[in-house]
Amino acid sequence: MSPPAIIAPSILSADFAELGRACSDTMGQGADWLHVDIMDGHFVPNMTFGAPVVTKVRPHVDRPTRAYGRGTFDCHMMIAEPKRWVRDFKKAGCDLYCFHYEAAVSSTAADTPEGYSAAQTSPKELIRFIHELGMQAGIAIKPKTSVDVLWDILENPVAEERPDMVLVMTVEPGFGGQSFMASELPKVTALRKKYPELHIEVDGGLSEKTIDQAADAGANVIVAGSAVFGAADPGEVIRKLREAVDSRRGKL
Ligand SMILES: O=C(CO)[C@@H](O)[C@H](O)COP(=O)(O)O
Ligand SMILES: [Fe+2]
Repeated sequence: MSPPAIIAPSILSADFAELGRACSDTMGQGADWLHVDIMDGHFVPNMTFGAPVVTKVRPHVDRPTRAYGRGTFDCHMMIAEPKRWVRDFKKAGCDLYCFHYEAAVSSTAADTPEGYSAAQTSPKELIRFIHELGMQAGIAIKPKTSVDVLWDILENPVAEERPDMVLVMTVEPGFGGQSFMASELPKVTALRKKYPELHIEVDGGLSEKTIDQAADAGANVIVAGSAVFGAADPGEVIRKLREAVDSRRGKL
C-alpha cells in the first residue's frame, strides 16, 4: 500500500515578514511538513533565502520525533550547487534535503573555502553525504527531465545511496502560483507502479481542483503554496488535500 498523505504547505506563499508565525499557524491548521523553497537565482530565475533564515524559523515549529514525522522541514533546493549547502542546512534544522537531479549532474561548481569540494558529485554520492549527516534525502526532477534518469538511482543495492523521496515537479521551478502541468503525472504513475512504498512528492499548482489527478497517479506528498496560504480557511484546504490522497490508498 502507498504511504499515507503528507501535506506540505510551501512557505514561498507565506508572508515573509511574519514567517515564524506563518509557519506555526500552518502547522496548527493541520499541515504535516513545511516545504521550504530555496532558490539561488542561478538554477532558477528567482531568489528566496538561505540557511540563516531557516535557522530562525526552525524554533517556531516542533521538531519531528521520527523520520517523516510532523514538523519535518522539507527543503527543496533549487540551487546550482546542492553539495555545497548540505552542512549548512543540516545545522539550520533541515530534516529532508531534496536536491535537483539536473543540478547534481552539472559540473559548474567551485571548491568552497570551508575545505571540502563543492564540485558536483553523482546523485548517489550526494545522497550518501546527506544521509551521513543524518538527514533524509530527496531527488527532484524538472518537467523537461525524463523519469528514466531515476531508475538506476532507485535500484541502487546500497541503501545509503538510495533516495527516501522523489519529487516530480508539476511546474517549471522558480515561482509559486503557476498552473499545474498534468503532463508530468505519467512520471508519478510509473514511479508508483514500481515502488508502492516510495514517498512521491508533487509540487506546483496543487489545489482542490488538481489534487484528484495527482492522487490518482499515486502521489502522496502534496506541496501546496498559493492554495493553502491564499485560502480563507487553510485548514479546510489541507483537510481536502489529505482526504483525496488517503481515499485512494490501497486502490492504486
Ligand atoms: O518549488 C516551487 C516553485 O518552484 C513550489 O514549491 C511552489 O512554491 C508551489 O507553489 P504553488 O504552485 O502551490 O502556488
Ligand atoms: Fe518547491
